[in-house]
Amino acid sequence: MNLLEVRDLTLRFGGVRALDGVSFGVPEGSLVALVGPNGAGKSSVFNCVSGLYRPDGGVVEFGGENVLALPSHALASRGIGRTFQNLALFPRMTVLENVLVGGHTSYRSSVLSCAVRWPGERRREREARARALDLLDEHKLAHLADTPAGGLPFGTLKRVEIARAVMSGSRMLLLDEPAAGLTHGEVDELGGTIQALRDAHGLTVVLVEHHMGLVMSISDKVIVLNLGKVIAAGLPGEVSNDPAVVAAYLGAAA
Ligand SMILES: Nc1ncnc2c1ncn2[C@@H]1O[C@H](COP(=O)(O)OP(=O)(O)OP(=O)(O)O)[C@@H](O)[C@H]1O
Repeated sequence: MNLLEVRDLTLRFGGVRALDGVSFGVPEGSLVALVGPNGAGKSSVFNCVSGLYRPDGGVVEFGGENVLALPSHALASRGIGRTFQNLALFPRMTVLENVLVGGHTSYRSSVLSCAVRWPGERRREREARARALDLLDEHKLAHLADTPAGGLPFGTLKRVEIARAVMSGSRMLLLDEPAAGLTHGEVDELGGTIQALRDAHGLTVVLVEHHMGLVMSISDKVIVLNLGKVIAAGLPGEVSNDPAVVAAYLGAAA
């Protein structure tokens, strides 16, 4: 069964058709990559699914619910989490605090209960902290828990961002170019981390990625976009030999 269903998505910027009838499904528990040459429409899909852009037409269903009308914060509480290409962390906060921020979408506290710090509130804080520390451990970040995020290496910050998205209780993670800016060794490690996330937390993962080595080695399904349309979808081996895909990439390189 598909956790995410995108049907006939269209998005225009003036005369540019960023998305021109994009449809695809993401089965629950799968790892799906969205690829394509520059300007193909990958980020536009992510921005529509995560509520940052309002498409001109089409449907986005998550867990059977049409989520297009919901604001982004409501999408987060439904279980859609994402990371950003250029990171969206708080540099002055510690690594642990950055991950704890993710937890605030999964439970609600009233201003009064926070101010008074009732026992229930203190218990929730303790539980959130314990979970955040477990996640830091899982992502080999425990030794940095009390270090401010600002100034840490880019590859480390990417892991912090992923840990924060998991902390938010997401059922589906949208990873926007997670391999960009990483060294070879870090990309290999990232592949293992993404697969482990899916296996350990039962997450569904959708990634936009230019690093084909990573895409081909970890994806269950690859969706190829070009000029706002899906031109191929299938197993990694199938799409990489598809003549339309080869032509789109050769055209982009010309
Ligand atoms: N905010 C915007 N304003 C105007 N045009 C936009 C905007 N965002 C995207 N576009 C255009 O929409 C098209 C699709 O862009 P999009 O960023 O979704 O592609 P992409 O596949 O993510 O590209 P890249 O791999 O370079 O990040 C492009 O022609 C782009 O120039």
